[in-house]
Amino acid sequence: MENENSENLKMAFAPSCDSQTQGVAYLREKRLGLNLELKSTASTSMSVNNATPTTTTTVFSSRNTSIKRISIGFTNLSYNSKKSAWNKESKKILDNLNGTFKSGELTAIMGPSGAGKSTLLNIISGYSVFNVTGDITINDKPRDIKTFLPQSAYITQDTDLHPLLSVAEAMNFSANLKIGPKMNPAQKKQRVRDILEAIGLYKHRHTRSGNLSGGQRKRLSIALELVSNPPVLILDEPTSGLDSSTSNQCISLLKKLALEGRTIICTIHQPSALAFGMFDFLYTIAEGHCIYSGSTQLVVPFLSEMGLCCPESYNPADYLMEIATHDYGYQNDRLIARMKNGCNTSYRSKGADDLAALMVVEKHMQSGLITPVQSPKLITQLSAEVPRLSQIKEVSTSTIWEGKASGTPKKPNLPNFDPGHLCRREMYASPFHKQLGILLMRTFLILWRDKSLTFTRITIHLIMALLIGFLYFGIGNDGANATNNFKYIFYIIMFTMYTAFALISVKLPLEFPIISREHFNRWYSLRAYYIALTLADFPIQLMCTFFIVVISYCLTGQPLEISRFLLFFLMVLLAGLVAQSVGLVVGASLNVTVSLIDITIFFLRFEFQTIINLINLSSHSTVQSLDPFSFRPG
Ligand SMILES: Nc1ncnc2c1ncn2[C@@H]1O[C@H](COP(=O)(O)OP(=O)(O)OP(=O)(O)O)[C@@H](O)[C@H]1O
Repeated sequence: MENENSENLKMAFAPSCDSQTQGVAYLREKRLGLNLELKSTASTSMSVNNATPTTTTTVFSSRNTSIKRISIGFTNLSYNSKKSAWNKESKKILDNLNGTFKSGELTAIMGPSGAGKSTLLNIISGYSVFNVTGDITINDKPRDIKTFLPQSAYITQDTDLHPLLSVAEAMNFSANLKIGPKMNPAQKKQRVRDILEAIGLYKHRHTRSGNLSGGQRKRLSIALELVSNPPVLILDEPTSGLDSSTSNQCISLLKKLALEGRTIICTIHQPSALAFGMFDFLYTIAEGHCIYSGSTQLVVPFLSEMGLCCPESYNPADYLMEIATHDYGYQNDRLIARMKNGCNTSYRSKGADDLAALMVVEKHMQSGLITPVQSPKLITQLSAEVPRLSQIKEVSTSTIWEGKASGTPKKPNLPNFDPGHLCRREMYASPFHKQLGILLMRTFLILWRDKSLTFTRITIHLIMALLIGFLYFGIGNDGANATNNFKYIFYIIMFTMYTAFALISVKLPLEFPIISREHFNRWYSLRAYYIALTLADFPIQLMCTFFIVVISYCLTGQPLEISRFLLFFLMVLLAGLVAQSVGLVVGASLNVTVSLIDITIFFLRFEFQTIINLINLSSHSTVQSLDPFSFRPG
């Protein structure tokens, strides 16, 4: 049996690789692929001997999907924030950081609050590009942001989702936008199903996002980005607000994704010892500097070397944070110097550590400490011919890479992944017209579900039509009321503009976190979003305009000529659409509070005049005499 296992391993490592780490990553990928053989009959053709080390069949979609290997490096990375436009004094938030986040590893970025973790993620993901100095590389070549962005997904701390869409609907919209025409609908459906099953949300697929628990929302926000199978996943505090069991589930999911060859980077606060052990690589920041960069397994030995002995009962992550926050005196300078601000790579995991980490995960899964989010267990359901992890460890990777295992090539040479042709993709997976169509459907669906807003909008227009109609009742054919006719038209236009403007400039800032996440992650262009939003709202705007114009036109006794009526209707409708566009600009540039204040000031004159007129509802002549803004020709 042992011979058989060695033989399996030899065969598994037969494809050439150029480093021990890659060999271990390959072993992990191989193992995951083997697990998939058990999960899906569709993948049974994948054999131990035929798999290639450059691509990996994924747990979510075992149907010929490959994951590209992307390692992200950064040297002398600094970030200065300007305090304000007036105050030119700047603050150094990151100071000459160095490091590499490798593919196939689950990386944790830790540090005290305000240390610069989110800032680092923003820079690495390409979200922040200004005031940044230093070099960022992708597979050792300078990062081209346009080619990098389609390969990565950035999941921010706020899990803003459309509350009215169900899990399945949100996933389908994401798949249609992010995958585009490369897959047919059946394949997309299958991929969505694979992901939802793997992430433990399949049985909640009909639940609306607004009704999901915090942990489920986090998982859904990850799943939404996974549909395009990005090789790089960057997450800002994926476990914040989750209980320890859900946090462990979330991290074990990320671990699985990393095992498939992805580069997973996340910031984390106070992980449990169990969760901490699942990370392959730890990058710790304090006051903008790197105080530790290396394997989670080597934190304690590193601290011991520095004369800081972690008590046995202590969680190393907590101990490191206490050191970073000076609980044991000011140690950061020593740690930074030892780590050479991230340049020191001697604490990076060796192959044996990787295997040890895998064994820890397997052990915890078997003992039930980690609940797999996917029903078939990751490690334990292996068939007889597949070597078990406990058997694999018997042949250490160093033995293999040093050529001590017979038949294993000594100087393996893995073809390097060239970022130049990795990402020669379009910025968006779907063409513009498809984006528009999908966004239109999504917006219609949301509007249909949120009927209260539409209903309120129509009701307000009806009430105003009646009020203005009765205020200027029957003045249409009265030559003495020319001024009041002018005012009537003015009020109708102003009211229509006001509602259109207010609605969009308040609604947009509320949706802004969702739009910016989706747009940044290359779901759609802003042009497509704007046109879809305007088109989806058009029928409602048309209906509101129709009601207010028809009712007030009849009540005020305007001439019943079709051309006059149509011209007036068109004028009001166009004024509403223009106001909507201005509202979009205001809403995109300001937050809800400022937008509301702006709207109020902008339309104050109109509101003031309306109140005066309503007080003097009984007499047209009195209205004119009280009105300080009234139009007096001649
Ligand atoms: N645009 C900015 N202008 C001024 N200061 C900024 C800016 N962005 C970040 N900072 C400051 O930089 C520091 C690091 O912020 P960052 O959000 O990266 O911290 P963090 O480590 O993620 O903290 P937390 O764990 O609390 O989220 C903080 O002191 C923050 O106030």
